[in-house]
Amino acid sequence: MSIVIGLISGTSVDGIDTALVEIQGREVDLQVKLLSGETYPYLDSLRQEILEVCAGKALSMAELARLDDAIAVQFAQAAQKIQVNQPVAELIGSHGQTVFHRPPHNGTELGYSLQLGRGSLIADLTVIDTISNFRAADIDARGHGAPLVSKIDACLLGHPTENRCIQNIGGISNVTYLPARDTQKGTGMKGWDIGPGNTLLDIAVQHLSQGTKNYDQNGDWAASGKPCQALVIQWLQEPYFQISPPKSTGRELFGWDYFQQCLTDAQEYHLSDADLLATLTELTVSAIAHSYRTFLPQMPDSVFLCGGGSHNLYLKDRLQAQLGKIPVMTTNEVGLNADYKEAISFAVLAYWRQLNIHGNLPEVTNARQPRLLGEVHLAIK
Ligand SMILES: Nc1ncnc2c1ncn2[C@@H]1O[C@H](COP(=O)(O)OP(=O)(O)OP(=O)(O)O)[C@@H](O)[C@H]1O
Ligand SMILES: CC(=O)N[C@H]1[C@@H]2OC[C@@H](O2)[C@@H](O)[C@@H]1O[C@H](C)C(=O)O
Repeated sequence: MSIVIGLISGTSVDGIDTALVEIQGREVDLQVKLLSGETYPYLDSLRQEILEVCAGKALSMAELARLDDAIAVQFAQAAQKIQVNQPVAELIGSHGQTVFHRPPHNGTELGYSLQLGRGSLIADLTVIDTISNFRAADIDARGHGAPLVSKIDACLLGHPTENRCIQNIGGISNVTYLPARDTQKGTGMKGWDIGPGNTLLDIAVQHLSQGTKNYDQNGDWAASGKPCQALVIQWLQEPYFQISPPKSTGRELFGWDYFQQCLTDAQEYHLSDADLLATLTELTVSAIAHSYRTFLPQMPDSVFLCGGGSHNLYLKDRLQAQLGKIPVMTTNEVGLNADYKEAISFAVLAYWRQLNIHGNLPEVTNARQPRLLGEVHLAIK
């Protein structure tokens, strides 16, 4: 049994999701118990700087190093805070902050994915061995380096007789498809990035509220509008939605420029702000439903949501409406905290690294081989 901290700030750049986890077992017998979970928001100035860099702002090498360390300091503080009045952790798994992601191209060009918040500084500040940079080894093996949570989903949430989709709605939405274990004998698993999640909705809310709101709480604003189906049909033509998995994406595609194009396309329909938000929410759920219908061997028996988007009640209702009789729940209902699942996953990936267990699933990332994920940074004790 190990006590491990998992840390991640995702593509929404809203804060550092932090999980203190008790872990035991290996793969099919893996067990995790969340002892404590918190999201520690970034300082506003740091968040702004990260968003600007994600949007393409140029930095000198010295500025890049300073930003890398500023993020690592916040991650280290998150790791320290989560241990207050809790058991002491022996290991940290830190995803860091993605600031750039370029998928591999045509099987020839290696992918490139950059996460800031260097593990060496987290180890030094916390005096806890830290594993970071998890995506690199999968990319070395010609994979996308994402999504990485799928193997943890398979170990923790697979079911003997039910085909399940584990649907994350983070900044970007991604799915793990888990065919029933008994009938599929462990084959047929899939996972990929579907497309826009909260990033697109958050950008829209910030724009429409003139910066007074960061997100659409519970989806209330969108719920007061009506989706424009003609625009949704037009937007679903986006080439990324037609590409067969394995595939990955990020803010580079579904970020600020994409939103500007949506605004331009919407002009001729004279939508209210609420209608525009409802339409972007409809695109988010339609991309999910379209992806299931197009790329899964069969529709799932049930869908379990996780990530911040699982709190968006309007989005959840619209997804339920699009999926008809397939029940849409959250992973809370099967014992895995929907808010901290990604942070828990990076704790597990660090734990697996120590046990020499491969962390990637080649059928999901398209890597040529399973790999040990993560760079080990030993603390000076
Ligand atoms: N009550 C709520 N109602 C609506 N949306 C919410 C609510 N709570 C959180 N969110 C949304 O969830 C987002 C954060 O989600 P999450 O933490 O899963 O993102 P992330 O960690 O960046 O994800 P990923 O790594 O998967 O891209 C917020 O930016 C917000 O848009
Ligand atoms: C490059 C990158 O940071 N990708 C994230 C992003 O956020 C959601 C989706 O896109 C997923 O592919 C991935 O994160 C999760 C934690 C993963 O690797 O499974």
